[in-house]
Amino acid sequence: EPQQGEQIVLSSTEHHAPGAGAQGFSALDTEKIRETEEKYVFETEVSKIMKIIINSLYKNRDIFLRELISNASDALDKIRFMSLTDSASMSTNSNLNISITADPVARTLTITDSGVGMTRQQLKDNLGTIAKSGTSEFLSKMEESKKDDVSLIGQFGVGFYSVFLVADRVTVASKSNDDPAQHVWVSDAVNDFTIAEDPRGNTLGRGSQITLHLKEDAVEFLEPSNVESLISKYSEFINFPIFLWKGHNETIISEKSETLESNDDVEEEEIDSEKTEPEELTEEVWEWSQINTQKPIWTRSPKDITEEEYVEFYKTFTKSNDGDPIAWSHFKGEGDVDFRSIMYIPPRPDANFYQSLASATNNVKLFIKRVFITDDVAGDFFPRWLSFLKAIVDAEDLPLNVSRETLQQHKTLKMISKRLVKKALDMFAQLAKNDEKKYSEFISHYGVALKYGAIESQSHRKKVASLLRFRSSQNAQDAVVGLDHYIERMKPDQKHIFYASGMTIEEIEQSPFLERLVADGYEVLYFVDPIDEMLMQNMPGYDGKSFSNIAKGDIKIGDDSDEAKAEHKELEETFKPLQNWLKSTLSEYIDKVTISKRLATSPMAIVTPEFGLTGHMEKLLAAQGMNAAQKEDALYKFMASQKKTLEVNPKHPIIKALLDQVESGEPDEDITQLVTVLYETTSIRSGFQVKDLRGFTQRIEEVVGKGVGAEVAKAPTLKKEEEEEEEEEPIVPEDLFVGGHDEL
Ligand SMILES: Nc1ncnc2c1ncn2[C@@H]1O[C@H](COP(=O)(O)OP(=O)(O)OP(=O)(O)O)[C@@H](O)[C@H]1O
Repeated sequence: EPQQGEQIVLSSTEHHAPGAGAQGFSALDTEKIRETEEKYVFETEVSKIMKIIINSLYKNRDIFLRELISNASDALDKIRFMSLTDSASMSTNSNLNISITADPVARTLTITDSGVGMTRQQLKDNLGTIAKSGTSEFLSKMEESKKDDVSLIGQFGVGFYSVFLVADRVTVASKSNDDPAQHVWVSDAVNDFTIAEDPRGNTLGRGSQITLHLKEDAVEFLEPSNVESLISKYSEFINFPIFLWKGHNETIISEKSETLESNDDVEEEEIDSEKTEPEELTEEVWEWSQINTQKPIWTRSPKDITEEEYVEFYKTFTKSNDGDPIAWSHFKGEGDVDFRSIMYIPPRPDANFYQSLASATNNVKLFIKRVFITDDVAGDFFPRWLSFLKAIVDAEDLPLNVSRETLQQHKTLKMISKRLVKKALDMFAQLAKNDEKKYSEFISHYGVALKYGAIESQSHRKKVASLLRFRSSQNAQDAVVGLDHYIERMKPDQKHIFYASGMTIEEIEQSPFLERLVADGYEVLYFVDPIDEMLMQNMPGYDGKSFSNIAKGDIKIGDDSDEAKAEHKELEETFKPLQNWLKSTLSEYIDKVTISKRLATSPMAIVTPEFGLTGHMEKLLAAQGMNAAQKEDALYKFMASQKKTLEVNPKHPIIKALLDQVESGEPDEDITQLVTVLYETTSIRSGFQVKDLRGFTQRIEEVVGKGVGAEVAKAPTLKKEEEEEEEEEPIVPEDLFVGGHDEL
């Protein structure tokens, strides 16, 4: 009977598979387990996962090995970390490795590690009774994708259960330093499992041994060459030796051949292969052979590492399977701090990245002198807007016995963090310079994160701002216009960076404010991310140029010669009577009527004063769902109370005709009603929401009624504020709020 101790014999010529396997338990052992075992029921969601797993198609089922090796490696990392502060903890088994062996007779595959192991309680909690946070997430993902692709399982922290893709019974023997006895966990999947004290005693010293009783159709995993290629495929970057028990053929020169060799006279015959053949013997030699032999990738020189290796490493360390990273940066920090790092831009942000920007994510794996320390320092490494990056950091200057708590305060860590941020920005800039296509992919996923960066980061604002990309009147389809590029092609007389904001590109493109500017050849940036307004409040300018919202205030464009000024003044004079009449008719909504310089084809537009809320901002605030306190906020009240300016286009036939009407006496009620409708449609086109939707509809119906010669009830005239008094309670009616905008 092979004994467990053999797992650390690294070379052996025995022909049987060492390690427990099914042979590890004699009939008597099995009997004893049955007598003493305690039965537990799997947590409901764990059961559901197992049902999915055992019923899933066989696509990708070989990932079970990756999951087991990854768990083993995590367990080894844990004990190595513990031994930094408690060297005695290693004495229960001083070899840190993973070994894998198959037993074709018993049809078992066994994976053994000398990691931390599990106590009885941990076996119960970790392998079945306590659902992990990722459990339900994984379930809904499986339901949603309906693809039967279980390969994502590792990302959700439930990788262990993938063993049931290939096994119908699984045994886990485990020994922890914190439990005097070794225990055995056994399950046939789905409903329940048992735990008993291991009748064989403490065979492991420390660690875990997982034995898979393979399904009839999974015997391919008994073949060492198959297992070997899986290890190479999935676990090349595991930082502990992985040994596989495997055989190979060795040719042994027989006695007879030696006699031949010693005979000088038969030299010629020796060359003749036919004659030497019977003297050679082939023997099958079985031994432990180490499959992963590379040193950690980040310690190697970048020029010796292929793109494929970087990509594979990314997939291994992030446990992800959703595509290749967009870019990476592998570098060595030298000088005040010595460290090595590889940083990756993932193919897309984690599903909840934008929702949880405030909470740190485990995106940095910290090693100290090649020893894995923690993946829980994220917030200390990257500012939250950069926390979409995934990185490995291996520091030379930190003391190995540093505790996780004091680690966060460590000066070295802060210095490394500064370097990483700089390097990350360099990586983005490089990508922008060298690969337009990839950069626009990057922007499409992380553009919003960069905008947060430009808002939050004082020290890097300029650099981050230079990395932003926007859509514009010249490239409406893709966000490709950078601020430097914009400034380069500004018109000579242009002093500001113009922008227009809206919910969609279509909305912006229909904006009356755009007409003249675009017709005159000015480029206007299109802001469609809700965060853009916030960005503008935090970043008033770039490279000496200020931003100017084309829907706001007095816009400075075009001809400012004396001649043009005189001409404008004349227009103001001519249209004075109309301006006055409009101002008094629409006095509840506007407090100024001006002659427009920015309109080309529309008759009028509503402009927000410098400190007021644009239509777009009003919509954003409504969508965000302001609470009563926010509505009482002095700044909000101030902004919301700013009355708008109505700009009229003196070249438009409607405006000209209206002027004639006003000049030939006070316009009648019909005209007032029509102007009201015009004002309302203008406010829609200017990005505002119609406040009195019912009145508006009735007024339109009245107009149409007259047009087609039908009798329609008289519509109310534009509601005045006094009439709305009783509605004043909620300043913005609650039902206007449509869901939350996480980005704000
Ligand atoms: N070989 C092992 N040694 C010690 N503990 C283990 C071992 N395998 C699993 N565990 C424990 O069981 C838990 C559940 O494992 P499982 O693979 O389902 O999730 P996970 O390892 O936390 O996440 P992931 O699958 O993403 O690696 C682990 O967190 C760990 O505590």
